Amino acid sequence: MKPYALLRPHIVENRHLFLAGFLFLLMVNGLQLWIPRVVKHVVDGLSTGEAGHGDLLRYGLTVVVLALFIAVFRYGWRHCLIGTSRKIERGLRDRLYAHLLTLDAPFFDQNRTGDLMSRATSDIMNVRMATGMGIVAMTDAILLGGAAVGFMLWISGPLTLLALIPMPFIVLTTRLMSTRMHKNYTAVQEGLGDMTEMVREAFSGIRVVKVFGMGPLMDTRLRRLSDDYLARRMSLARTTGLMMPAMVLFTNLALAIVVGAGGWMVIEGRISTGDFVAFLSYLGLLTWPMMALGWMTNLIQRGRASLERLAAVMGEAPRIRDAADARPLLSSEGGLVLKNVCFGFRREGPEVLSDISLVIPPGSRVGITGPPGSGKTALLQLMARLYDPDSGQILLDGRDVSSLRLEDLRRQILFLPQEPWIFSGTLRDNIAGLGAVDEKKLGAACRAAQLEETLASFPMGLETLVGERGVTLSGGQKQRVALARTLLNPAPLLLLDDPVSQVDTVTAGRMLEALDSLEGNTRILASHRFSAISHADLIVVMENGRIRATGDHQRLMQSDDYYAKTWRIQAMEAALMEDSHGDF
Ligand SMILES: Nc1ncnc2c1ncn2[C@@H]1O[C@H](COP(=O)(O)OP(=O)(O)OP(=O)(O)O)[C@@H](O)[C@H]1O
Repeated sequence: MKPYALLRPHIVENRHLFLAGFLFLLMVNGLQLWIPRVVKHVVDGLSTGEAGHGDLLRYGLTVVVLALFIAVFRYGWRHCLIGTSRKIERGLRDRLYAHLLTLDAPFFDQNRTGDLMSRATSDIMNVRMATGMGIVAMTDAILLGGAAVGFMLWISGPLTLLALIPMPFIVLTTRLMSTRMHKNYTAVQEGLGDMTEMVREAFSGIRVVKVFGMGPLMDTRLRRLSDDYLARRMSLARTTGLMMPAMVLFTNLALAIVVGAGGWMVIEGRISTGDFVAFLSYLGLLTWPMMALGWMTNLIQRGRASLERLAAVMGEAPRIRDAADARPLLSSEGGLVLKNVCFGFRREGPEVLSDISLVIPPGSRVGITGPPGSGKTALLQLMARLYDPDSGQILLDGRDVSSLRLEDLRRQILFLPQEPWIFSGTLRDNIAGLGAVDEKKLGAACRAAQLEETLASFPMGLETLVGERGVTLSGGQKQRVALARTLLNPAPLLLLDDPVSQVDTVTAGRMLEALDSLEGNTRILASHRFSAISHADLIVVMENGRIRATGDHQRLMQSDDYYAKTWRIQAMEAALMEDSHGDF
């Protein structure tokens, strides 16, 4: 996407406000330039003795009226132009967020959340600054600055040339200082981010910190980050502290030149006293446009670079998307076939799944097991079409999943990830979503997910607020909340990634029974716990991204060493656990 194309709809949408703001700004500039002309007449009138009391009152009233209009129009341009830039900011943020939500798992694998956050915050802020204050600074630099110089030239060419000598220094200093200020400010923001992240990490892992006595280490780390943050803040303060004195120095230098040379010209009779005073007023008006000239180039450059970065993200298209001739899928029986599927997370990276072929009849119960890293999750993610295979085919009810409408496919397949995702809100919202829900069904789902006791132990029951990522819940409670969510909205094809890894064997048994009670769907469950998969119609044993063996429990006990050995170890562990429970 072209960077300016990204901005165009927002400019077009807010064009009236933008134009009104621009007109107000022009009027403020015009009126500001008028005041020195009034002052000139007063001073000339007074020096020649032509001005009477009535004239003074008239001139005074003119200045008051001009000042009033300037105040009103200044409010007008701020409201319209800065308001437009804020609207552009909001529009861009909404579009970016909506676009990011359309992107797929491969995109998020390759882009760090921190980078995306900085697109959504500092890049959008830079665009806002460029389209708001950048436009104001540009208009003032060109029009107000140009007109002020024009009036000065009208009074005296040579005096103007002399007065302009320090001006390039103002432009240059503002340019250098604003670049440095921006760098300092970014460093301050990063320092604050590092510090916040460190504190967040320490608090969210407070149990580990306490158990391993890591308090002093965390303290030292925070102290180091805090010192670093202070140093960055001081550096910013030094730069901003230098800016104003430098400006005052250069403007006073220009004033000294004009007082000397201009005063001499008045004595020589080359300009009138009124012209001299008006010239000084124009010189005063010129300081801001000169600063704006230096600032504007920075704002515009930064805004353009940020706009390019935003356009790059907005130009990203999801790789997992509907084919041009995608077909609808109104319902599914949940039968799945995988034909020679190969897959790697990265194109140049290692192959994670190799030559996987499987036939999963509709309504069957399938268990997937294998050592850690053998590819169980990757396989489920391909079945859910979170990724596409590099080669081979995945068919749902005989139709290639890549030929089906993604939105329809998502309704037919439910993937329950290993780490249940819990958002901050109530338990009800987490289980039932934010829409209306049938209370009976909700209660039944919570009962089946073995959540009843847990809910009864919370004074607010389903209305209990859970913290960010469900920090106030135990691992097992989170898994049961996720299961209740699944039971409330079952789909014809259920893909469950180790849904009972964090609960005891008895609770796991009940949770699996609840899943078994769901009729008419195909259930594929990956787990290290053999008791969770041993009753499956088909068990798939994975190893290094390949299918090592398939069959039911009886067959695998006879035919596969890994399966038989692991089963015996787990059965022994379970027996030992039962014995030790008996002792207590
Ligand atoms: N997003 C990713 N990007 C790159 N590599 C990945 C990604 N996710 C997993 N992998 C790699 O893919 C391989 C298979 O991982 P996968 O999560 O499928 O294993 P698993 O059998 O489910 O393991 P576990 O039992 O520990 O959950 C591993 O080598 C892992 O490091």
